[in-house]
Amino acid sequence: MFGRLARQTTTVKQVASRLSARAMGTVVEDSVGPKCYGGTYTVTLIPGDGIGQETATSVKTVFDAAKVPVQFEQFDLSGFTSESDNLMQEALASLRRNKVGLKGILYTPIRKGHSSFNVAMRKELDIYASVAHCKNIPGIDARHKNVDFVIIRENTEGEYSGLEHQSFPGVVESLKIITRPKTERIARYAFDYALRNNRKKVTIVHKANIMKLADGLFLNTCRAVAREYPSIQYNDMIVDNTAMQLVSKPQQFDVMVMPNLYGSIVSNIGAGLIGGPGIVPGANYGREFAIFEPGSRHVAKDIQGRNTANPSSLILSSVMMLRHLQLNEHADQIEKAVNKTLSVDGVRTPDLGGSQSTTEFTKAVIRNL
Ligand SMILES: NC(=O)C1=CN([C@@H]2O[C@H](COP(=O)(O)OP(=O)(O)OC[C@H]3O[C@@H](n4cnc5c(N)ncnc54)[C@H](O)[C@@H]3O)[C@@H](O)[C@H]2O)C=CC1
Ligand SMILES: O=C(O)CCC(=O)C(=O)O
Repeated sequence: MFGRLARQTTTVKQVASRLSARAMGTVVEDSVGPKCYGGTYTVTLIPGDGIGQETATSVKTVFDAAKVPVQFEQFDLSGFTSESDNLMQEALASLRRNKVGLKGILYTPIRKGHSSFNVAMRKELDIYASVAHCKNIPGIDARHKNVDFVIIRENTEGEYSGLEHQSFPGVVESLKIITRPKTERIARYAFDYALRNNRKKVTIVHKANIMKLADGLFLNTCRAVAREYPSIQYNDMIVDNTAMQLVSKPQQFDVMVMPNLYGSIVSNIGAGLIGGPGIVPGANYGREFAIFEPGSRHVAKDIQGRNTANPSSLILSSVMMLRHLQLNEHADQIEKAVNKTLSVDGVRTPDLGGSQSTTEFTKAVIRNL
């Protein structure tokens, strides 16, 4: 166990030094696109823990039926076992080769044990921008109508730095890292996203009244970037108020940009607003690599193996992946089939109040292709 922890400490240090080199602008990466051979893309698939195998099977079945020119390199790594180190390295090597991944969620032990594989993967590949789109799906019961906002979350630093120590028994220091270069690039990503997607407003979410230095830097840096985009309105909002505004008047939000932990919390609120984690797709982009995974990230161990998981969030994440690969016709075809299945046919898994199984839902999507 100690050997394993020591190895991990070294890895975390190595990753941290590479990250700070990148943040300082001393490492220049080439932007190289995904590889396509003979018309077929190879994509790394990490189904993840809990419902991961069931939802990944659903995606593979739909892709087969739609004759999507993608082949998967699958890695069944798990956060439940401490033996996943080697497989993790193989999966990372595959992601480096393929540039694109589709991923479920890996379990992370609470309070003790290894640090998060999910976070390590994003940091290792510098996949810095998490994008989750919270939009009502017609026909799905939701607390609010006309919800349509996009959460852009810094994915590689903030509260997820994993830098904690006990300075004295009963006293723990946990570091939140905010840097100007990483804030600038996430802010620019958010404003560029707004421009590219014909969105009107970006809300900067922060807690600069309390974390005056860290969130103060985040807020000031985002405001400076905002001034470079005169056609996009912007405002800023303290994260606590944001949570209240989201559950009372979510229609006021368009694009939102925020540090890591707030992004996780806001994505979960967003999922709750429109019908739950089973329907929110998500993507994580870096300069060179992209990983597509459900926007509200859950293992769902409680329903593992029951054939009741809602595969929509992973299927819709795979639709985002197909657009990234410029396989737009396949993306449109699958997205329409999922929407018709949910909205017109009313085929629903139990999380949405239905009684259909994962397999029945998948078959219905295939019928609608
Ligand atoms: N909460 C989060 O944002 C993240 C959690 N994790 C990992 O997940 C583990 C458990 O996380 P929790 O937050 O407790 O959530 P959870 O995995 O227990 O999920 C919350 C609830 O949502 C349901 N659910 C989630 N996806 C579903 C789907 N596709 N279809 C139907 N029902 C679905 C689950 O069945 C469960 O009842 C953690 O230990 C952590 O390792 C990892 C990344 C982020
Ligand atoms: O990997 C984990 O367990 C937590 C990571 C997380 O909160 C997230 O991915 O949103």
